[in-house]
Amino acid sequence: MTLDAHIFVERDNFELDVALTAEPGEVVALLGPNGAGKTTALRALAGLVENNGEIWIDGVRVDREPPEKRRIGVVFQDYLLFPHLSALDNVAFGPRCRHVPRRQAREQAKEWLSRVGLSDHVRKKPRQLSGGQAQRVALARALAAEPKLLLLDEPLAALDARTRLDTRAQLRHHLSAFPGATVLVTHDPLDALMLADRLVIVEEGRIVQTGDAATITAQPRTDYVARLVGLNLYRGRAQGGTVFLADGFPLVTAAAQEGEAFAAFPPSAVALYASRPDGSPRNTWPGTVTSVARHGDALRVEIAGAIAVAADVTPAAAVHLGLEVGREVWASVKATEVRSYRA
Ligand SMILES: Nc1ncnc2c1ncn2[C@@H]1O[C@H](COP(=O)(O)OP(=O)(O)OP(=O)(O)O)[C@@H](O)[C@H]1O
Repeated sequence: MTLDAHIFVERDNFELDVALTAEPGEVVALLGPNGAGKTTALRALAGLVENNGEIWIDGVRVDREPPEKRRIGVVFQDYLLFPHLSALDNVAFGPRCRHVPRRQAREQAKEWLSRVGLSDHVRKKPRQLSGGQAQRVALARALAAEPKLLLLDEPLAALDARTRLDTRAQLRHHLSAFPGATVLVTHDPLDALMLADRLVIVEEGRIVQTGDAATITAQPRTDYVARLVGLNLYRGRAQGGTVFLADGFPLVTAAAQEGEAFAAFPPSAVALYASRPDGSPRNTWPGTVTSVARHGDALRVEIAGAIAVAADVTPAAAVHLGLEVGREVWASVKATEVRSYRA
């Protein structure tokens, strides 16, 4: 139940080139902006898109096999349930494909529907089910085929916020009981953080970062990831306790570093002043407010200047400073708030 794949897909204006692995029981989330190639990667694994790479499952090369022979379970947004079949027959379809006799397949389907909490709905047709229930039938159908690899494409995207919360928790439970490898695609960082053991960030057809949630949120390596986890991120050359950004701007950091490095700090670490602040803060620069937007209980202020930065301030502070687009301010960040790590 180990996946080892090189996915290489070429299109007119797009090239996807990623290496993906997943261990037995591991849940890997592909996360990335629109058009990054996440769905294409999943479809290539499933055999629905031509792949010029190689896909190995448990040491066996499967990319020359037709999709139904790959022992891959899929829950795709558009991979709908059969509308004319009951929930039971939809789920029994999986074992039937493996030539399990009809009666036994239906027994297994019943068991799977009970595991996903749908014992009372076995006779219903898909149109009689809610979105969350249909999603669970689709999951039961995929798992009932006893796949080695499970692929989920935006498994929660079609659900409303409340159903999404419940279904996410249930899905997490089912995934942890699944002995095979799982690859899921999502836009939603929360889904990725809650469901996956490891995140693979894809941008423009390439993997830009991979790791567990803690590592990625602590040390983002691209602007997309930094925005995702809500950090200001810069890249430069470190000399001791200072990271010199591309234009020479010196950012004084908490710890010493040498060579190419990232420097990161949260918007909440940025203080704003109407005029140049006196005294201690080591990193201080002037800038112009380019946007002010609500962000939870705070206001997120974007500032252009020697370095572009996002700052979170309280509504009271915003009023006090008269923050509005075009306003000149001074930003400052204590060195102790600036983390640096190797690029
Ligand atoms: N059937 C297709 N034919 C041609 N190009 C396609 C096709 N499907 C997707 N693309 C293009 O391939 C690229 C990757 O698309 P893909 O759907 O894999 O991205 P994604 O990361 O899943 O994006 P999203 O999050 O928006 O679903 C995009 O540039 C897209 O426009």
